[in-house]
Amino acid sequence: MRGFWSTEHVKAAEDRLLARTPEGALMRRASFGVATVALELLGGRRRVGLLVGAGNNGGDALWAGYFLRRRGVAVTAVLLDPDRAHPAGLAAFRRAGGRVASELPEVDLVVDGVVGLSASGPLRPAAAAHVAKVTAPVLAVDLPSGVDPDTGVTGGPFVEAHTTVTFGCRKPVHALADCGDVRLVDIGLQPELPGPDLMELEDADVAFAWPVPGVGDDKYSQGVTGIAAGSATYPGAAVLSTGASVLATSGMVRYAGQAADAVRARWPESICTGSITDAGRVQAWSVGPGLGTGLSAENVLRYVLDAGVPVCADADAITMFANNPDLWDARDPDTTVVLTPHDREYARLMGEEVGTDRVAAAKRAAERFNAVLLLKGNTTIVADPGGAVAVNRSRSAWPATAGSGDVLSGMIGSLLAAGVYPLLAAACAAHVHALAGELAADGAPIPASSLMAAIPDAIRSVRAVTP
Ligand SMILES: NC(=O)C1=CN([C@@H]2O[C@H](COP(=O)(O)OP(=O)(O)OC[C@H]3O[C@@H](n4cnc5c(N)ncnc54)[C@H](OP(=O)(O)O)[C@@H]3O)[C@@H](O)[C@H]2O)[C@@H](O)CC1
Ligand SMILES: [K+]
Repeated sequence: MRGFWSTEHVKAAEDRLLARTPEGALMRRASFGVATVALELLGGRRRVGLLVGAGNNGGDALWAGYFLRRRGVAVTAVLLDPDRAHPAGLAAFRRAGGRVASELPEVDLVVDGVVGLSASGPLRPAAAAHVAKVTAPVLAVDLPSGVDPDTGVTGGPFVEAHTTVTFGCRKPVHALADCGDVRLVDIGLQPELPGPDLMELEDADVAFAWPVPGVGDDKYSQGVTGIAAGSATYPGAAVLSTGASVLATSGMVRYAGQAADAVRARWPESICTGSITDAGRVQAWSVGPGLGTGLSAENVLRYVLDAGVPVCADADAITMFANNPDLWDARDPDTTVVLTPHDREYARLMGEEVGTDRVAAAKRAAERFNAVLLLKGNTTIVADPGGAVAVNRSRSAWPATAGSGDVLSGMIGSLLAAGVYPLLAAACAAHVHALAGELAADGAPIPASSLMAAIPDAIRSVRAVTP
């Protein structure tokens, strides 16, 4: 699992670490890391430019320039605020033969030390003017300047980084925005940090959490998933959701709804009925895709919310909650619910737009509904009501296609039925969904049914990393 820490927590941890470290030692350690990566990117070329801001981020850049000079690299610095440039860094840089200029000359690599953790807003005009002229690859110090460290939001000009070198720990920007290749330099910060503000599952975490049958298991012991999706108008949603559920775990899948014939024809291993009340016992329900929002759909939703098992509610189920808050209020508060809106569904549900801070939006909704909230997007955010947040970055944009969400909700239902902790169920499903999308697409458009069909390959791929 990768952790990401907010600037508030990083700054507090850095203060504690600074108090027990010789002055300047942390910055030199950090900037030595920047210089090491710079040399690697230069690959024998020898011209570097520094964009140096008024704070310690600029200090890091100047010290990196100092180390690069000692390795014979020609380094030119542009000081954006000459009177406030880091004094010790600037002195060391000059001593080592670094040049200060008002414009960057032609270089092989630019080090972005404009602003780091104390950033606010987009690049200011003077910095933006220099950045606009850059043609060489950029190595960002700590984070690409102009991008918000906590939200990854860009509200104007910002640096597009080829690579980012960060220190001590990753920050939310590294999960929420494109920072290029992110490299982490250890400065001894970990012991000072609390638990992470965001987490990102890696293949090994997903493999560890994914249900694997034991020799004593049978179709019931692994969890029976109920799918309440699709309608006479939208049978495809039922076929996709059921299929994803069938492929995600080896527990049994029951389908209940108007698309029973279509589902039975495609998935003979599922148990299909036309009515929710005949479905039989399940350990979790996945409800919503293609269900419609009329009276019979509302009754289905009421039924699953009353079943005393975890529920993944998607698509039309979310719209029904938005249209008719009584439905939600009637829910047994002990029923675990995973809500999986995209931005428009979120707006309907919450009565407000997602806005730029997607993590904060997901947390607000999780808290308001006392539910796990999975906010779909290029980066999927999963928040639980306790404040834990997992992010999952998409691996390719091809899977953003019709039916893709139906597949996701079927998988989440399966994992809930298998007893996986709800936040983890949503985050693991998002991880495997993204991977399946990438495997299926392989550089070309794909229908959601191909994504669904790639679920076993994606599970095999994450499990391949476990010893
Ligand atoms: N603490 C430690 O242990 C370690 C810290 N380290 C390093 O310190 C960095 C944090 O440094 P920091 O706090 O000094 O501020 P920093 O981010 O350089 O900002 C400087 C000035 O930029 C300005 N500015 C703001 N927004 C702007 C914008 N959009 N566009 C342009 N300018 C903008 C703003 O100026 P002002 O508003 O004051 O005019 C602000 O004062 C951290 O990221 C890491 O690199 C490492 O060495 C490891 C050890
Ligand atoms: K920077």
